[in-house]
Amino acid sequence: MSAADAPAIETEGLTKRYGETVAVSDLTMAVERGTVYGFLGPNGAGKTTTMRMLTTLTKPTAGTARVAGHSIADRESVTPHIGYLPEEPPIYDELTGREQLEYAAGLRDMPADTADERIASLLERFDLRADANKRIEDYSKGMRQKVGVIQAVLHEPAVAFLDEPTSGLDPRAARTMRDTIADLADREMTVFLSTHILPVVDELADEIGVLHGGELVAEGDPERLKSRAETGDARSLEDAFLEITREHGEGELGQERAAE
Ligand SMILES: Nc1ncnc2c1ncn2[C@@H]1O[C@H](COP(=O)(O)OP(=O)(O)OP(=O)(O)O)[C@@H](O)[C@H]1O
Repeated sequence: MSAADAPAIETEGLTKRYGETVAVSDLTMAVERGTVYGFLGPNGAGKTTTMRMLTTLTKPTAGTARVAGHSIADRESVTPHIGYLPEEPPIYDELTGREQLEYAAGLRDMPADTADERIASLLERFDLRADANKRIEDYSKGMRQKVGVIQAVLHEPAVAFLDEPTSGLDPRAARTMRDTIADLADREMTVFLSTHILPVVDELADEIGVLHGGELVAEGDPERLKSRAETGDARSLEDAFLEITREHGEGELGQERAAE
């Protein structure tokens, strides 16, 4: 299969251990191009660790993955095709918002006129134009988040990894963020979206994966996850999430008890 036809993300047996802790365990999954993948899981489930492996920031202990058709072992091949919004966006307080975005565009080797156009349009979209020439140290949390989001998608990456993209955003900005994610997917980009805000996932995700204790314990489209296997009744995504993670929590407890 050529890189152009490959899934946006494919992992096989991806595993990360920190000493005794297995943060991600034998993760095998595929994400189709041009889709929004909602990556859910309780605190400590291994979501950030997975995203850090897929964005080449940390090396797996075992297993392999390809992102946009390129092996994550080959950092230089992968990074031009991805954007990442981590929990703490990498931005410099001493720069203005515009300078930060110009710097990010420079790192991506974007031609200056394309970069200027994209920066202007995203600043406008996120209602940040009037503050673009202020230093980031004077920004609110939400304004910093907007800069982080813009720099993650500025170069129109094939795959955008977004960790809690609506964090700190007011309702209008959160709406803009959701519209932006939908736009990216409409334009054949892939969004790997991790958030605890389940209605956002319910609205946007084509496919959802639930991680628990480092393992992928459920996967499917939102309707599938919401319908009860036994009765076929619909429930909210929150109910489904709580049930899935409770079942697996109980399973682990059961195994521990069995080992006693
Ligand atoms: N650098 C590290 N060193 C040691 N343990 C780590 C490290 N990073 C993560 N872990 C452990 O790996 C597990 C998974 O953590 P991770 O941050 O990936 O979870 P998460 O799903 O992103 O959680 P949250 O929703 O709270 O952000 C946790 O048990 C965590 O303590």
